[in-house]
Amino acid sequence: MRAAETPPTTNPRIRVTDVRLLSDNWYTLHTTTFDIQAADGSWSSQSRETYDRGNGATILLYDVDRRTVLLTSQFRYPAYVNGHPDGMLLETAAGLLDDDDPETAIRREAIEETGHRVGEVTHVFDAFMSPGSVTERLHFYAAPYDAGTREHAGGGLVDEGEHITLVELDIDAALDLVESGGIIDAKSIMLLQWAVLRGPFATR
Ligand SMILES: Nc1nc2c(ncn2[C@@H]2O[C@H](COP(=O)(O)OP(=O)(O)O[C@H]3O[C@H](CO)[C@@H](O)[C@H](O)[C@@H]3O)[C@@H](O)[C@H]2O)c(=O)[nH]1
Ligand SMILES: [Mg+2]
Repeated sequence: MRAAETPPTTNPRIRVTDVRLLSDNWYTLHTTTFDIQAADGSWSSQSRETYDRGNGATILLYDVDRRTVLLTSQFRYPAYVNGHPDGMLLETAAGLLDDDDPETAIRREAIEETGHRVGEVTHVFDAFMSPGSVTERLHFYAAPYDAGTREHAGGGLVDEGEHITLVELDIDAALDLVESGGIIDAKSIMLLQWAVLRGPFATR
């Protein structure tokens, strides 16, 4: 069951009065009406649309010795329709959890999308990526990769329409791309910045 269908009751200042399904195609879109109590004690009513595609996980693959990271490139229509010149986004490997726990899911996505069977993974943090409208909680991971973890060429599930190519970048080149707009995907920017601030490329 999707999160939007079962409104929580833990916040006494929120009283859900109506949940309506607007779309149930690939994922679901609901509109929810709720009463909300302001700091001065007064109540008002709000309606908010909620897009629910489940939760996801993403992973930064890094090689400290070679100072590289392994990213994916794939076509993202929502970015294309909103001004990205060709919609081909450089991203850390990622996928929806489906019915798996986050670590199982990210190991599955790493092998499907990059061809690398990762060993120990580091859980970095979790984040709501678009909390005004999208329910998704994204779980962030990092793991080393090298020739020894490579099992196949990667590329995603072609049966499901995934056409993923791999892009290996020097970590400094990747950070330059963040500044120039060549990397414009939030989860990837967050993991690359973590990698140099607190992660495998931090100088501490
Ligand atoms: N037919 C159809 N297929 C869809 C639709 N939406 C998604 N799919 C398919 O569903 C699969 C989703 O692939 P994943 O690898 O599990 O997810 P993702 O698209 O990479 O999403 C990841 O990145 C997103 C963007 O950063 C994240 O939002 C998401 O949580 C996840 O981490 C892909 O095969 C994709 O083609 C749709 O509307 N129609
Ligand atoms: Mg994916």
